Amino acid sequence: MANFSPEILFLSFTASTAILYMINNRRRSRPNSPSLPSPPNKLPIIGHLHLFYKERKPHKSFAELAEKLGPIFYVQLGRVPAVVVSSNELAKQVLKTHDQVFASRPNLLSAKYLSVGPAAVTFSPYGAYWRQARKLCVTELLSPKRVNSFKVVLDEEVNRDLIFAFATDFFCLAAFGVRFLENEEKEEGQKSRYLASVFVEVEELLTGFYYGDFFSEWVWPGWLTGYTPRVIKGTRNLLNSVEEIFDKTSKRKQLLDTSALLLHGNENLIEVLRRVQKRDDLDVPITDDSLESIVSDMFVGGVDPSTATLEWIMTELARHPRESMRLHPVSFLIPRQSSDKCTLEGYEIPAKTRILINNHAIGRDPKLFENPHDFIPERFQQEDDIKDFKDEDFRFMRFGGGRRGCPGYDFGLNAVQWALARLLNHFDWALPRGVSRGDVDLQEVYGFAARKRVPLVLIPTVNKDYDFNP
Ligand code: HEM
Repeated sequence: MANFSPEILFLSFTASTAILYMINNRRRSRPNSPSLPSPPNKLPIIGHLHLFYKERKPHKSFAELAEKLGPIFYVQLGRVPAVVVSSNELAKQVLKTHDQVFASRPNLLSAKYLSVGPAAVTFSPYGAYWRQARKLCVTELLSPKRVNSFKVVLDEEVNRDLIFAFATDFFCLAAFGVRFLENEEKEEGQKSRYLASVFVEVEELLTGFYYGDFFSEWVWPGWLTGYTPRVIKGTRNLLNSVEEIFDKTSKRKQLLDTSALLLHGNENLIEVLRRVQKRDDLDVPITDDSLESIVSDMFVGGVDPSTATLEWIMTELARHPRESMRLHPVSFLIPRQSSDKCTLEGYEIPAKTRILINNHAIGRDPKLFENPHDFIPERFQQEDDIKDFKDEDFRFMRFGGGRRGCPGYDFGLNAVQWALARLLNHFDWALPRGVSRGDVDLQEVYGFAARKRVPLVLIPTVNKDYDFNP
């Protein structure tokens, strides 16, 4: 018998019982706009899910649909009404003109489990709690002053050949003042491999493209398809790693002789949060649980996209010089949710509609980028706003945009640039014997931070001209 996944069985089950539910289907969630384009073949209960689910590359399926339906269309994803926008003008309307209305995130089951207490920043609904947590990130944790102090740490981190281990270690040292993978050589990379697998799992679960998330008001689909147990296990593994960081940082004070602490003697991220927690002018108190949630948010939000970006850059370098962040944005579909009704391009979008900005399609739009797949670095020489990361036209949204745009872009860019400089300076890189440039796989796994489907394998040789002990 063919080997059907629980999700496919669930799809068949829901489709075959659809007629019963059709009677109850009051189309209450469809935007009240009769002319909003929408693909045909909408089924009861699952809506358009069957069009996107098999391939699990919604950004590509949506890009194909946009060619037929135009830059704004409606899809019903299970119980979730969603509007996909695929042009920079519409992205600007969502992220700038109506930024406040679209400032919430979809309510994901995975995000609920990921947060120890209230959701931290990334998945928090727009409101007083998010405002305070975000302000904390911007002013205390990721301020330019702090980012500059990380450069000292970055100078220390050399001679590591695993991209993930390198970036994770750097991030933990910079943010928490401790090395997460300090015994990595002794343990032969076991821990970084384990952590990478935890991240890959959590990333996948946070995409919002699983059954549990399309029927979140019903508990049983999540359990029936195995999604909820997967979320619980994945987030438990992640939170165990976060606990480990807490343990290590509490011992940090006893490690006063480590060079990291001497060089980076100021407060680490957890110490900053503990200090702020005691302030009496906070709009919303920071409980121990919310503090832990913010730390895990910074851990996932920081390590994940930085390592994914680094791996894509190394991949494109291994093939031949190419652009990376435009062609491989970590967020293919920037997710938002409307808190009120609003009009986009003449169409009325009701409150509680999921908005997906197709960053993948916009970054490859030939109307915005001539020969979008070609490596033409000169294109950026003429484009001051893109070069300066202002991107007033919303064409190049590698850090998202608007009030929910990435608060860690400075940190992230610095981390990636410095890590890349070291990796390229200290080592010469080659493809494994028998593998040619054209063989390097470019497929991605759709995730919270889109990673390569097949991990990159390169052979480093120490650059003899580099003086490790100047
Ligand atoms: C190269 C590295 C990075 C990339 C490409 C990246 C990309 C992104 C993107 C695309 C978003 C969604 C923005 C939106 O919805 O408009 C985001 C959000 C976020 N990022 Fe980053 N990021 C990076 C590094 C970091 C770092 C280092 C941190 C923190 C240490 C961080 C923390 C966050 C947080 C907290 C959010 C959620 C903001 C909110 O919802 O208010 N990111 N990032």
